[in-house]
Amino acid sequence: MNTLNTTIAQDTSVKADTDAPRAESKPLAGKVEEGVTVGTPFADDAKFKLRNVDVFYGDNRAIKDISLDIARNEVIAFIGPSGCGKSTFLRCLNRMNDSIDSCRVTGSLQLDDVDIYDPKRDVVELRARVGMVFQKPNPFPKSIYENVAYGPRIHGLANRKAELDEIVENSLRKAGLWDEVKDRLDATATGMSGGQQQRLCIARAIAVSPEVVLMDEPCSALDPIATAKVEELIAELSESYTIVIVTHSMQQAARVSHRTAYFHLGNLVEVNETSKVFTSPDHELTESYITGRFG
Ligand SMILES: Nc1ncnc2c1ncn2[C@@H]1O[C@H](COP(=O)(O)OP(=O)(O)OP(=O)(O)O)[C@@H](O)[C@H]1O
Repeated sequence: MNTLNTTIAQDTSVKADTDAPRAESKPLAGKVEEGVTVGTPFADDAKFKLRNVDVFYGDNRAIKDISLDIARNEVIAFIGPSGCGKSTFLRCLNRMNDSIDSCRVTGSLQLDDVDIYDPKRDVVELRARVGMVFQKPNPFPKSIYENVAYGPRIHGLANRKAELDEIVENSLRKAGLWDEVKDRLDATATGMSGGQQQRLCIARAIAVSPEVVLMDEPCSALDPIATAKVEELIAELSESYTIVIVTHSMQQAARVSHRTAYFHLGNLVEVNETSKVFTSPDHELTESYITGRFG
């Protein structure tokens, strides 16, 4: 999606050429101040409006006064060193943290201007609108068909078998899997390859017609070919869905996202157009991370 010409570290353990010239010579922000994010954290057409969000696990403050908009139909990547809070923040978007007893979320989190954390909110409905794909493919130990049909069935999206069949086929097609599995829909999903399982999990997420898909390191368990297929899929899905992806791969963030958000020790340090983050970031810490000086 983005053609980049800076030196991005090949992976976070490999040091890159940090002497590469910067595209701009403007001084970089250097300090990290809680609640202060450089770049463009806000958007005109916000799907999510997140303001002054803190997340605690017991006494540990894992997210520190973060404010961010996520625009409709954008792909935004969350990057940053291990433990900086990417997954914690992602999981706030569909209340996946609710199941962790010690976890407490404060601040204002809105989806289409409605409070995500309103105690009266139906969390099952929220998670149908804001689907999730996890790091490790986690298909149910059932058939390929049943994996995709389960959600639409429990949400009452199909009245007849023919309607359900259509949803299953369309979801598998959108996930780029139909041709590979159409002749073995009754086969057990756990017998598929890892990459196929992950695309099945994506088909399962989109079968309930979500508006947003959250992806937490969706390719970390996949080989490069399966990763390329999932990345192609993200580009296709971005035409219809808002996608938030946590990734440790800067190349992946550069390939698939429109904006990139850089997290550091629970702070949201910088958000910018992805091409800018990887060519001329506004913050020193972002630059250090993308050039592989730490991470
Ligand atoms: N279930 C949990 N219980 C207690 N603390 C947690 C829990 N999950 C995360 N944390 C803590 O919250 C902080 C942020 O963790 P989180 O997993 O969100 O970071 P991350 O940036 O996604 O890391 P990684 O890239 O390693 O997955 C860390 O200090 C972590 O130890």
